[in-house]
Amino acid sequence: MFKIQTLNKISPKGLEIFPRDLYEVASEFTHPDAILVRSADMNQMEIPPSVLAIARAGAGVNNIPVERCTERGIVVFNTPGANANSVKELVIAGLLIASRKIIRAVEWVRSIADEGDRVSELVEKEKSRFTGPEIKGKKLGVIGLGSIGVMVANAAVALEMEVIGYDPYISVEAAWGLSSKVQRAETLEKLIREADYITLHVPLNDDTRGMLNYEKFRMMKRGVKILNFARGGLVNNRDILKAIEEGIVDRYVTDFPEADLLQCENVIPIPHLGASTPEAEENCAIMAVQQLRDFLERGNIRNSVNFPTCQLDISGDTRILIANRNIPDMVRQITGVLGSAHINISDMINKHKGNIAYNIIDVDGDIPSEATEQLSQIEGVIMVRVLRPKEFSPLDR
Ligand SMILES: NC(=O)C1=CN([C@@H]2O[C@H](COP(=O)(O)OP(=O)(O)OC[C@H]3O[C@@H](n4cnc5c(N)ncnc54)[C@H](O)[C@@H]3O)[C@@H](O)[C@H]2O)C=CC1
Ligand SMILES: O=C(O)CCC(=O)C(=O)O
Repeated sequence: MFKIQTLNKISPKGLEIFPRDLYEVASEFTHPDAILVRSADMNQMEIPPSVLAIARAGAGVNNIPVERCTERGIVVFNTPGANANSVKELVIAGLLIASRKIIRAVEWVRSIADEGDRVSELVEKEKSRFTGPEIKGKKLGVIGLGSIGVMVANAAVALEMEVIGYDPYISVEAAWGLSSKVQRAETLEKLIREADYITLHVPLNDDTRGMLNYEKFRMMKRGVKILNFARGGLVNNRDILKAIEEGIVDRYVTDFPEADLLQCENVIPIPHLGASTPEAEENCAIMAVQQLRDFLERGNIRNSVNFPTCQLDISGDTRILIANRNIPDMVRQITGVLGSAHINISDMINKHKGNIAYNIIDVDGDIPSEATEQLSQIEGVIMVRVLRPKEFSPLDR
């Protein structure tokens, strides 16, 4: 039985894909084989030695100590694109609430509930206090053109905004999906100087942390509105509060509220709702569970953030999975151990990503435990696992 530990509530539509005769799923296990997580912060967590994989039902992996996992041969998965539409829709709402003072207006109307027959009269008298501009014809700057950024950019084009995008690492697939009406910013500074609205859709990492700081706010148009549905750490809170005070930033809509932002009226805090739709929760859970099953039962890897994509149709009786440092002479040493043990390789694949390499080796017959031990002893080998895939169910079950 595989033991799957869940650190957050995961949609039952995903969990029901685990066959009950092969998997136990619970929030507490001493020796889990894999962990399923949404936003729970695992950075300070002691990850048990039994863990083979961590699946993030979502996009951002800054809550997972990815480097530490790689060193231990733990495969970390995410679910690219599975919640992108959900975030896109909330960003569109963010654009509108940043413009039209909708939230303040609603709060004000609630505050006059005791005015009885005067409510309609007061509404007409006071509504001009809540006038706000249309978004049509304004310029939206989209920083990061991945799954979410492309959808946001295209939706804004459909709403007749001018759109400028910045992503020096844009993938070919994302570029194909982007409306030809989206202008390309060669530099972040160009986007920042021109945009009336700026929306962030990049991962949080050492390169992007604090990417919107006072130096950048000083370059922006007066009255710019900032939307952050990516991660709190991308914006320097102290600097944006200063920029609001100085009238540079008119509104900051953030899905990542922190205490220091909450006293400021021009900050619109949302409690991390970007991916909180039943559709996104199901999509992410289903994708995460399918990827985990394919890995645990077959050793195949897709959508990993730290391991290469590596998949092989089953051809032998036994499947050996090996993660090793991406250094010379590893394949010779690995196949040498199997050759010395008179084990015939029926098929194999070796792929690498950065410093890590991953091998799927199908062999005829069984592999003696001494040979497995010898494989583990090769310098540079990080993880060895042996599977008998025919014992498992078809993955579409
Ligand atoms: N509010 C919420 O609930 C959610 C938030 N997110 C956040 O949004 C982020 C983006 O999500 P996806 O679009 O699905 O990811 P993605 O991986 O498809 O796109 C990220 C894009 O950012 C680009 N990028 C990376 N570094 C950059 C830089 N320095 N400057 C400009 N572009 C850069 C990449 O080239 C890529 O195209 C996630 O990492 C996550 O932090 C994602 C889903 C839900
Ligand atoms: O699971 C969630 O609600 C958060 C989603 C998210 O932030 C992400 O996918 O990066």
